[in-house]
Order: sequence, then C-alpha cells, then structure tokens
Amino acid sequence: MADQNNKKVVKVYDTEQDVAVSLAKYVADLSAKFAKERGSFTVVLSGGYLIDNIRKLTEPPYVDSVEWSKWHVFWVDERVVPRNHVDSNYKLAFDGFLSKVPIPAGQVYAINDALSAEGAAEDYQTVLKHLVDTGVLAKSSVTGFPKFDLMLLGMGPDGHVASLFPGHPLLKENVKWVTHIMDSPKLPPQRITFTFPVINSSAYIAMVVCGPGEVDAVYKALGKTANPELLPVQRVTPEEELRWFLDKVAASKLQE
Ligand SMILES: O=C1O[C@H](COP(=O)(O)O)[C@@H](O)[C@H](O)[C@H]1O
Repeated sequence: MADQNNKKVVKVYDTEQDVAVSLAKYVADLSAKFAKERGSFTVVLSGGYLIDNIRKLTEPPYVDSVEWSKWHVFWVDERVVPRNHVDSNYKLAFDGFLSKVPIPAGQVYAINDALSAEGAAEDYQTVLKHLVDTGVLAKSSVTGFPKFDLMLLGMGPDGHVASLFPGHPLLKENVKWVTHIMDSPKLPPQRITFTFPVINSSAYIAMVVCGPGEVDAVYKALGKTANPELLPVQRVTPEEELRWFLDKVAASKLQE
C-alpha cells in the first residue's frame, strides 16, 4: 500500500523474521545513499523491541558491507536512569546492536545520565545544535529543525511514539528540539524525548510494529475507520517517507 500524498508506505510481511530481513535491507540502502550524498548517515533509534527488529544488520552481509564509519547514532527518547540500568534505551541498543557493529564510539550520542531530566534534555539539544553547526546533522530547509536521515521507531499499544503519549501536553511542543517528561504513563516516569517538529523534520522514518500487542493501535492508525482523536503515531509525517513495517499479526485487523 503506498500513499503518494503523505509519502506513507505500508508493508505487511508474513513473519517478524521477514520484517527483520526487509528492514535490514532498507536501512543498509539508506546508509549507502546518505554516505554517498552527504558523507555521513544520521540514524535515530528508539527503545522497545525495535532493537531486536534490526538484529539482521549485525549479521552478514550487512555487518561487513555497511559503511559503519559514516554512522552517527542518536536516541529519539531515553529514560532518566543510569546507562547500565535495565530500563536504559542506551543499554538496550548497546547490548543488542551497537556492541556488534564497528560504529566509532565518538559518533554514538548517548543522553547524559548524570543530569536531571530537564538538564539532560537541554544538554542533548545543545549537542544536536553543535552537530548542525558543524554540518554532521542536516537542517530542514522547510522547518529549520534538525533533519535526521533516518529514524527507526516503534509504537506502544496506546499509539505512543518516542515518549510522546496520547493526550499529553508535550504533543503540542513546537519550539524545543528535545524536551522532558516527569509523568510518563509508561514507567519509568522521567524521560527525555525528541519533539514532533524534530521527528517530522527527518527525511525517512521506519515505523516497525510486530506481534499482538499493538493490533488495535495499528488498526486505529491505519484502518479505514476514522479515529476522532489522533494517536501520537498518526502525527508522524517525515519529509520524505514514512514506511510501516508490520508483520501479519500486527496487521491482522487491517485485513478483516
Ligand atoms: O517506552 C518506550 O516505548 C516505545 C514503544 O516500545 P515497544 O516496547 O512497544 O516497542 C519505544 O519506541 C520508546 O523508545 C520507549 O522509550
């Protein structure tokens, strides 16, 4: 299914394994494109099971063929916990992905875990501004916000993306690049998160959803019945392409 108007593509695969295979090729192709065009590839990770979905990148042929030296890695959100804590999105990504591929350590931009939620959000925004100033990170000519090459996102059962939850005032933040939340409905409560203007200024977004947990949210987001109150995931509109990677289970209500 492809929608040319809002650059949305929905791909449904038989199994989660097929999603992982296709997602690895998609990421590797974009890595090659941006490495050639810009000399670097800026990639944003989320937490959750997305990290498991990108496992094929750590295996042949990709582990040997991707230009890992061009990668710059960021997080769309992070929990305010030490980096070695079981709830840390950095730890999840390090254990499942970053420790298995040769991305230079200086190009992995973890959120500062020694600061408060507010301080860590401000600090991360400062890091991003410096990278825009030095040309590592592109800037959107449309919005003026940083333009990441690719965001790899998951979605929660309530339709949340990053740490942007349904009905929360942070959905309306339109000035800050990075902000903080002290009352996340999903634990842990203190987090930092990219804002929608930053998410929507990115070039490409892969939205990866597999398994039974998000069947209803996928249906609300992509089904034929109009959803009166937009889920956070329905506000995601990157500049080039939003591509959904679903397995048959996650898409089961769409096919009814
Ligand atoms: O709390 C979070 O949840 C979302 C979705 O996670 P999942 O386990 O349902 O895949 C995740 O994308 C976000 O980064 C994380 O902090």
